[in-house]
Amino acid sequence: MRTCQINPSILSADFTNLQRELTRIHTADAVHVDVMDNHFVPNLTIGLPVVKRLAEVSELPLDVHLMISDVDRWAPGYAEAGAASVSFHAEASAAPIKLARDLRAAGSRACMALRPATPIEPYLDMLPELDMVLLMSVEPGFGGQAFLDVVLPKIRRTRRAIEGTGLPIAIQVDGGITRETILRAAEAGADVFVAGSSVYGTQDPAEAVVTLRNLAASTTVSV
Ligand SMILES: O=C(CO)[C@H](O)[C@H](O)COP(=O)(O)O
Ligand SMILES: [Fe+2]
Repeated sequence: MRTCQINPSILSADFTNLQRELTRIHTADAVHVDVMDNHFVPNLTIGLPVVKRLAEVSELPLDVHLMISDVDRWAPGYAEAGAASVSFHAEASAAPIKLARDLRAAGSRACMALRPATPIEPYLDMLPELDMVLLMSVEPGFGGQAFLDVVLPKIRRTRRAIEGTGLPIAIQVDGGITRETILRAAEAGADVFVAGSSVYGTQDPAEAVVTLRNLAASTTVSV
């Protein structure tokens, strides 16, 4: 069995009681926190003050996904706030290599995110600066969208490139992950899965996490 991780997104949780919502996903590997600025994406969620408090009260590591403009300026603050990993969008960064180094220096894992239509190839040389690559499988901005199968070849190309480096760089897939789509994403080489609606939209989110992780772990990667 492969080792796979499930990071539920609190975008689909009850925002009036996030501390309680964290306890409902106690089986998860980390909690995925979507930060949106109504500029990089057409939606607005939470920012640094809320993430700081989440880091203080959460027993799960924080996996912060920044969907914000001017990310070179703001991202290191999330690492300093205690996020275990911070994902910045390549499309929003003027200096992604420097930003990845800044995030590691601030104590978090460095992760670069790509919109569905953004190719990985221009960024292959900087893979050694990264701990994880986040490949969006929906247009960023909203939960509850359908998984875009068009990203599967990009997941495979990224997995092949990572294998070429010999480094333990993870591939995270975010958007539209369900019991069906997680199999395709896992077979293509992803090993960290964000799931919002398919976890929090169920009666037992902790059980949904276990089911998704077992499904992903049962696959064999075919790149
Ligand atoms: O980054 C995101 C949206 O921009 C979310 O993490 C993602 O959409 C998760 O929600 P769902 O599993 O419902 O698709
Ligand atoms: Fe996300």
